[in-house]
Amino acid sequence: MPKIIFTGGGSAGHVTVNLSLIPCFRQEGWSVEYIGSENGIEKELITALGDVPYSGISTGKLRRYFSWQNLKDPFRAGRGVLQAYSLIRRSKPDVLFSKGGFVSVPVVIGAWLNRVPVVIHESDVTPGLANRLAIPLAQTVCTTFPETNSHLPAGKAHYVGPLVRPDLKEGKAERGRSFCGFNRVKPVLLIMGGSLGSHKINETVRSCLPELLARFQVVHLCGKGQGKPAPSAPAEGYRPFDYLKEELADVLAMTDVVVTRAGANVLFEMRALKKPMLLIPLSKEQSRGDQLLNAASFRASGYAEVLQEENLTPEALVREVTKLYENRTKFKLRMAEGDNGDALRTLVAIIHETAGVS
Ligand SMILES: CC(=O)N[C@H]1[C@@H](OP(=O)(O)OP(=O)(O)OC[C@H]2O[C@@H](n3ccc(=O)[nH]c3=O)[C@H](O)[C@@H]2O)O[C@H](CO)[C@@H](O)[C@@H]1O
Repeated sequence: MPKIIFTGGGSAGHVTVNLSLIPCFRQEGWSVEYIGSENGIEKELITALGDVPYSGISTGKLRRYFSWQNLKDPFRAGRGVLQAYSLIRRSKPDVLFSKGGFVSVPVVIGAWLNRVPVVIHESDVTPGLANRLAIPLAQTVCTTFPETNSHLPAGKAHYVGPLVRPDLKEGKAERGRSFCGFNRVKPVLLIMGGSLGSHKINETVRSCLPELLARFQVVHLCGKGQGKPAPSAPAEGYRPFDYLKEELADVLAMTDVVVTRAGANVLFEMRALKKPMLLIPLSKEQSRGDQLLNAASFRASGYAEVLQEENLTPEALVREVTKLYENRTKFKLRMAEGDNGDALRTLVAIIHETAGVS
């Protein structure tokens, strides 16, 4: 039986593609294992599948700011390499699939030391730091935006296009409404601060809630541990959550417009579902700037409007969301055009090819 190990984590964006691929390999009779961090979001998402053996390894974090923790991280990452090396040596997989995030670097090194071929997936316009470190050790790098290939070594890069979680297309608006207790009359606004949440977006939303609720029913995904209800009694037509799992598909089915960070997975999911988006990308100070590029690309294609975080005020949010709703048809028509294909089959074929398993 052929075997594949998946890795990737740190945020949901580094697990989503794996969650789509795992069932394909299981259906084809492959043995599937996962190596992630000891406590990251990937552990929760993968163990929830119930039937995928999960091994947690020690990881460092690629911080962009000073912290005393940074001094310990090389030791943690070194320990992670040794753990990944021995896990992979014992497991003898045919291929490693890496979705990036800080946990993936020791795992890719462990695979390379064991001479296991590596396929990397990059969701953003430019490769993240973890993937940049890992790419020299990989056979194949699969990309989501065509322009990414110019940042990668020729011969290794394959443009496969956006991969969208199949379960998101199965949602039912009626179920979403009964889950949230919403009516059919008022439009629905979904606000997502990225899989880990955004304090600034959450606070801005809370401070203009009455204005938003005058026009919309609002679902607010606040991020782990940040879903506290509005200060007074929960407002009618407002449903805050930390994070939604299987209910997200039904909530999206009833959603009219979306305010979101510009993480690559969410962008392509909203495009596939034709949801007009107002993007608030993470700024350069808070990240490596990948979301600014993702957002610019989507704005240029006519799929989204962008509100930069430095211009995010309660007034600007209400104004831009109202404008987005009024122009929703224009955005939906643009999203209905062009290549909206799903890369799942292409990606599976590339992994087979790299593994040498037909
Ligand atoms: C802070 C950070 O480093 N962000 C990066 C991270 O974003 P982040 O982890 O936020 O990832 P994305 O926005 O790409 O994907 C989030 C995933 O979580 C799902 N979801 C979200 C909320 C929820 O309640 N339920 C749920 O299921 C979404 O449907 C999506 O599939 O990875 C992306 C892909 O590499 C990058 O573009 C982002 O810059």
